[in-house]
Amino acid sequence: MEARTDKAGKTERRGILFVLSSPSGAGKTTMARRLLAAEPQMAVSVSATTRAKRPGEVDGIDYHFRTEAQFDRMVEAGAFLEWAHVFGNRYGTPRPAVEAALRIGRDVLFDVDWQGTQQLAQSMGDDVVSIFLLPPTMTELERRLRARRTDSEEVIEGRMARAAAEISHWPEYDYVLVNEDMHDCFEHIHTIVLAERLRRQRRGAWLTEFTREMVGKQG
Ligand SMILES: Nc1nc2c(ncn2[C@@H]2O[C@H](COP(=O)(O)OP(=O)(O)O)[C@@H](O)[C@H]2O)c(=O)[nH]1
Ligand SMILES: Nc1ncnc2c1ncn2[C@@H]1O[C@H](COP(=O)(O)OP(=O)(O)O)[C@@H](O)[C@H]1O
Repeated sequence: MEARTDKAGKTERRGILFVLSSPSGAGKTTMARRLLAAEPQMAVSVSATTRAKRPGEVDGIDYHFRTEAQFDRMVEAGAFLEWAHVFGNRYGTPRPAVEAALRIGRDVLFDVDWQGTQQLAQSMGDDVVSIFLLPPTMTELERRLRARRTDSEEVIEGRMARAAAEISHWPEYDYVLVNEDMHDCFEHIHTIVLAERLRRQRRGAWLTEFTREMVGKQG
């Protein structure tokens, strides 16, 4: 994949790490799919997990499904950019794929929880842009979990029981959106992505050269 470059062929800016978090059922997966359709250059971080594969999930696409022992070895080898316990299982972001994408100026999308977001922000600083999605109401969150038809009653109750704790982390995020209307929410996410890419701080080296050359050619 080609890096985004300026006219001289230099990488215009570093890749950005866009993080989407929400309580389960608020619409993360839906928004991530739309964003990737609109921004095909964006890479996705495929996490490793010790949780069991659900029907329909594909190893290497939805997650890298690993045993506890395999996960332990990855932790020991420093193979994760971040990892955390979530709902009794472990989840981690493999380091090499993310570093390879960022090196060539490619943006990467992450679906990680609040713990992963904190760890990424600590290690990657201003290169991380975090977005938290809220449902319009708890009743609507439950309706969406049921409408998705992927979980048993017990699992839905578990997700609803954890939702309040997850929502309590909203102040830790750069952007907080209420996903009421799907189209509006996507437009807001896309606007954030486009604007963050244009921030002066991300394009400093290129702009310095560009303006220097422009002024140098004056007269
Ligand atoms: N910290 C961290 N959290 C992750 C990672 N991958 C997934 N998660 C989070 O783990 C939680 C459970 O994910 P999953 O088992 O797919 O269930 P669902 O997303 O609720 O349907 C979600 O909040 C994800 O955002 C990761 O690599 N690191
Ligand atoms: N704005 C919205 N209005 C109505 N339904 C939505 C909206 N956003 C997502 N959904 C639906 O809610 C369900 C849960 O969304 P999903 O993207 O799977 O959530 P998450 O990945 O956060 O668990 C899906 O059936 C999805 O189609």
